[in-house]
Amino acid sequence: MTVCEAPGKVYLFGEHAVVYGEPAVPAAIERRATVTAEPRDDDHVRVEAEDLSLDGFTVEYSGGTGDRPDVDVPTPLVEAAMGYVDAAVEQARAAADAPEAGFDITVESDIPLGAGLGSSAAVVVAGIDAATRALGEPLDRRELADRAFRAEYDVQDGQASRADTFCSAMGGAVRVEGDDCEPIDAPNLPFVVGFDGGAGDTGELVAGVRELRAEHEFAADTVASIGDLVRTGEGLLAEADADAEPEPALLAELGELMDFNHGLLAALGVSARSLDAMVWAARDAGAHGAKLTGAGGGGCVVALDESDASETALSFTQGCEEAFRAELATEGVRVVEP
Ligand SMILES: Nc1ncnc2c1ncn2[C@@H]1O[C@H](COP(=O)(O)OP(=O)(O)OP(=O)(O)O)[C@@H](O)[C@H]1O
Ligand SMILES: C[C@@](O)(CCO)CC(=O)[O-]
Ligand SMILES: [Mg+2]
Repeated sequence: MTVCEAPGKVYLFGEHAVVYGEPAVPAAIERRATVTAEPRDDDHVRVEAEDLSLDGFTVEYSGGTGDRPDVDVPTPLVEAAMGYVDAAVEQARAAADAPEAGFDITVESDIPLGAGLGSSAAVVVAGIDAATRALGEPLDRRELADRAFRAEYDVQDGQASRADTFCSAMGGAVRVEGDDCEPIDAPNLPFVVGFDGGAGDTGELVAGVRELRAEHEFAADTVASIGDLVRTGEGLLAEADADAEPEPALLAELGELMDFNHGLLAALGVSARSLDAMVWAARDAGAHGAKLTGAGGGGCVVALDESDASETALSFTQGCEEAFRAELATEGVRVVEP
């Protein structure tokens, strides 16, 4: 039995625009998905995913095309739920050159689903790592990140960047621009997350931005402006002392860019009333800045605040179900049991 766990992430800035080749800076946070993989004697895959919104279910299937789990749930729901685990198993089989490998897989996660904290990337990264290790064919981190990207890319119909999966595999803060992925040195930023209890549909939201961008030059300019502010932000991070506590001036400047980034994302139609309310609650409480994180539509906001004020204000904000401090996960995917 092999157990691996991988972190979720918040976007300091750059989501959505990263899909069109602009740079983005996500940072891994200490909320993890844990995947257990046990090879089987046959080619079946049995998945136990208690945290899925379908009230938790256990299914067994042999994988491959056309085959679906024998459960009393509509097929699109099952596909939506199983897509990422399925894709991770396919990538692990391909990487280990074991197309018929079967597994018993268990997924546990403390990352809310579909809420912008990269639960899909964490499940895929931990899943491929656990399954390839279980087959005796461990991958190095970069190859794992690449395989995980391909899994997300397939499930999201070709609309995925490398950002979430690379960040989850490597940990810390990273910079992603197209195929160019690098860890970056960043000070330990005081992230506070507000979660509205809901979720957004990543595929649908990405498709919406794609359409707007194709239709209107000003929408394309908005995406390009996000790229500009990310370049400004990464310049600030590059000048900062990564080993010291972040200077108040740095937090103020990063916060201003986060506020701007939220405004541009809202212009692109991916915010929501609940996300805007949480962003304003954090700002009113004195956060340096606040924005939605991830695909949007519902889910989480991230604020920058070294005091407790934003977390407290968020926890009293109508529509905010949970507020918590998100510690930077300096370590990416890791083995819990080899
Ligand atoms: N605990 C889990 N068990 C099984 N599958 C999971 C689990 N957590 C996430 N997933 C898979 O990931 C999907 C959610 O991924 P999606 O990309 O929509 O949101 P996200 O990754 O949480 O947010 P974002 O991509 O905006 O950061 C779920 O529908 C499910 O397929
Ligand atoms: C919206 C998006 O930019 C981030 C989702 O966490 C999609 C992607 O990068 O694949
Ligand atoms: Mg995702």
